[in-house]
Amino acid sequence: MDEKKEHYDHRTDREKLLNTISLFEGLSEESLDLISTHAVTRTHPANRVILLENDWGGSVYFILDGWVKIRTYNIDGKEVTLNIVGKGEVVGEMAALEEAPRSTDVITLTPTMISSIPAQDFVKFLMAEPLAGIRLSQLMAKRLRQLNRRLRLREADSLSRVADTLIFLAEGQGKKAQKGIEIPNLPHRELSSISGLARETVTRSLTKLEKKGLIQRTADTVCILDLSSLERVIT
Ligand SMILES: Nc1ncnc2c1ncn2[C@@H]1O[C@@H]2COP(=O)(O)O[C@H]2[C@H]1O
Repeated sequence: MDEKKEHYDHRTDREKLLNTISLFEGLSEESLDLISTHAVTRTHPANRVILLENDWGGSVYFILDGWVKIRTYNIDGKEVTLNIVGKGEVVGEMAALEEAPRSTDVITLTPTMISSIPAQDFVKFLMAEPLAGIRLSQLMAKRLRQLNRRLRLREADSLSRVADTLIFLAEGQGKKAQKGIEIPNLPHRELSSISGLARETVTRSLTKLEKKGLIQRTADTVCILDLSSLERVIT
């Protein structure tokens, strides 16, 4: 995607929404019409704040392409990356469902194409489509499972924690593939923030994982060669 490009597409591509966002798979034409007529698509450059913690949010967002980070700050004002999510994911659903302010910041890490719809239309859509409600619950359950896993791994060795970070980046793509999963080669400071390890430790662990033949790096991507072997690294 063009880094400098940022625009509104007003007419959201219904097919793109349907093919990318698993929440919408197999739903009625009526519901898809509701979503696509209310959706606005926008392409953002990297490092753009999409949602701001504590703001009152009026929309729900669907990531059609690219990656965003979910960020908050700890008590000392230090940035904490809670998660990194990509294509196919939904953000901004928490404020819509709870009728509460945004729980975290959401910032683009790469050029990112995002569709948004007003929160009230999203809630209407969920009331009409129980299947979409179940899928959204599954997405939120996955996020809770990831956080539980990270809590469990808080005291684990650095290799386990870096492996876990790569695994949930793969999960953040919404794909279920086992082999050859490509995730972006994010700056090591982002991986350091999300894994809670020093940047040098992240760099050393990635080199070890590559030497073990579990990942392969290029300038832009990290390819997870075999997800189950990477899972076995976690002790
Ligand atoms: N741990 C997490 N993993 C993935 N996404 C999250 C996480 N915490 C918050 N979010 C998303 O970030 C959004 C911030 O705005 P909301 O609270 O409306 O909705 C939130 C979720 O969509």
